[in-house]
Amino acid sequence: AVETMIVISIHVRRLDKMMNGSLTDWNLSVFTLDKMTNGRSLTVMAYTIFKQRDLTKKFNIPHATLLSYLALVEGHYNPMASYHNHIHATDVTHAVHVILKKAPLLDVFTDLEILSVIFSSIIHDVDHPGLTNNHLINTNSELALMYNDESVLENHHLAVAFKLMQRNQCDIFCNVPPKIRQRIRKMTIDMVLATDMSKHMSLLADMKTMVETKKVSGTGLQLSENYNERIQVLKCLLHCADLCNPAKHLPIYSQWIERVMQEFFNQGDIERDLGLDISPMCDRHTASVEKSQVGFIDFIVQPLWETWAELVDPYCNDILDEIETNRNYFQLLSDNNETSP
Ligand SMILES: COc1ccc(-c2ccn(C[C@@H](O)CN3CCOCC3)n2)cc1OC1CCCC1
Ligand SMILES: [Zn+2]
Repeated sequence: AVETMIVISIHVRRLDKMMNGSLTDWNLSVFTLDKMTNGRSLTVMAYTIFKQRDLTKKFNIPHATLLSYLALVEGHYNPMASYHNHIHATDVTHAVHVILKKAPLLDVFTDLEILSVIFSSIIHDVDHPGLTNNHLINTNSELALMYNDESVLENHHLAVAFKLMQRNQCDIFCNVPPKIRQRIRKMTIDMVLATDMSKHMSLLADMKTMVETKKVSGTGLQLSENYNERIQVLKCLLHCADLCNPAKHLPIYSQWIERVMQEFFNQGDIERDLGLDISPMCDRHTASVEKSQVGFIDFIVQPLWETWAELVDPYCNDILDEIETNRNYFQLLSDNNETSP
């Protein structure tokens, strides 16, 4: 463990120097970062963000404890999951960090809220099996049994993340007063549970309601002290970051598509072998990758980011433009696939 920490701190220093400017670059390639850091991109990204935001000092987090916990969590992401592995966690953590730096959000959230949403992004998919909640429920899996079919994966990620914190020298909140610890835990649970896609439509509806009331005030984002209002925006922030692939340059977005389709097709192969109905978009013999992405953007990703832009960040037109550009690219591909035999 000691040599891991030494190696990681070398990467961190290198990354910090090299990336300092571009760590806030939306289109940073986490794939390149992961190669550069020998598969330790999550530990290096997370540690660098904690340092840059002074979170270790603000919450009195011992550096060795932070490095041990981050390396432990990274090691508990499933390397066999082609999409939901530690690189996806690096990507979402990086996206949360960059979104939080946007002008309308500066000075909106407290240090505690910033710590909680960055911590949530680091752990939000830990030990993901590369299968969907529906699949786990339909196959009577241990996880579905454990969590009574309700937000099965999301509950599992949270339980694993907090369990790992009990390991020796891994309690990153060891110097945080109990009431504050409890608040971090509550916010983290609320945010990670809200990444469950089955909650997407109600999350979006609540966001639209906030947009209506906010329009009344007509200023930038003014959040009250009310916990439910504040956590609502943080839930949406993490959910946007979780669904940010179509908002990236095509070469990066395409790699995520390849990975998610590999994971979906693997699930479809299992379902076919079990004689179960094959989940939507999971049949490698019939799926249309391009058409599925157009649908994903039109029905999920674009409405979510458009609402985010209305509520929080009128300046995120560059993100909305990227989503539209990518959508039109895949629409074109899917039209061509139809015309040419
Ligand atoms: C680049 O393409 C995709 C990128 C991401 C996703 C996608 C789906 C659900 N999510 C979010 C969950 O992973 C939420 N997780 C669950 C486990 O618990 C934690 C929170 N993400 C789907 C993508 O494409 C699909 C295949 C064709 C159209 C749709
Ligand atoms: Zn995720």
